[in-house]
Amino acid sequence: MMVAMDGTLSFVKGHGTGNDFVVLPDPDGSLALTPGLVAALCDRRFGVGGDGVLRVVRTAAHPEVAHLAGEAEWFMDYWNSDGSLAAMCGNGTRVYARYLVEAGLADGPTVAVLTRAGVVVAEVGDDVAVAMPVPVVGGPAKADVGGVTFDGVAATCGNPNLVCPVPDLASLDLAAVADLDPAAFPESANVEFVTNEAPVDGADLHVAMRVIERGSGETLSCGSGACAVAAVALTGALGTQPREAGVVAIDVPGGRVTVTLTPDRCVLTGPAVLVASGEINLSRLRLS
Ligand SMILES: N[C@@H](CCC[C@H](N)C(=O)O)C(=O)O
Repeated sequence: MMVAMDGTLSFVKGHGTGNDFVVLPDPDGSLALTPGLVAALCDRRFGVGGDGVLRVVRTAAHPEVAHLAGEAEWFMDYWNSDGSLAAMCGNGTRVYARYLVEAGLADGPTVAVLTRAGVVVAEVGDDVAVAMPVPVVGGPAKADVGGVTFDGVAATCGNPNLVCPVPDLASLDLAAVADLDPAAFPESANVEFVTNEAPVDGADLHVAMRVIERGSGETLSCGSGACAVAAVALTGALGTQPREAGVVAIDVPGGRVTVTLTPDRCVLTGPAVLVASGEINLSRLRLS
């Protein structure tokens, strides 16, 4: 039982390049998590604050995925900060794997994590690298952000993304929600804005990105979005030579991640850090 008799709930706070999460250890699936509770926990002024919630639950203990218990012991029950569910969170899987190892729930360094987009396998070391779904690059599409239209290329990485090459990131106003064509994105999408950058050692391409995440607004990093960006960048969409495979260094506002992409493998690597732990007094959260 993760809610103690005194009405407190244990949590850990972690981030991957500033994409931050409230981690809720709930191995036996006893916590009644709701969209309202998630939004209250993620509230940066009245709650703990985060871009999303990672509930750490045994696959066998979660009715949605119990039939997949043979595939991975642990299920990452991921929620965006607005209380919506998402299939994939790349930085979330890296933080989740770090948590499993630090909490002694997995031996490491290799950790399998079930997500709503399937099982991913993480390698937990100084950084955490995770083999993500291989992105699938789609066709052209547009996003409207605060009255400005951006042209981009659709790409899925367990979740939908629109990758928009832009001349400059600093001048973008990303406070607004991205308005997308529902015919192209029936479940909406994360929208990445990307520029080509000067070469760096160890990478075939170096780009920078900002992102408006579906369900969370602008965040400091998005791992699945970074994989989508890498896949689109390697097609030559940023004016570079197209490549079938490559290492892409991606600067995000919260640091740098690296995506190593071949036609059948996509590995996202970067820091994943647990910064705090404590008890939440549930009765003091601002539930709407
Ligand atoms: N920050 C995540 C993506 C989280 C889910 C996304 N907002 C969605 O709704 O698809 C990442 O690191 O991949």
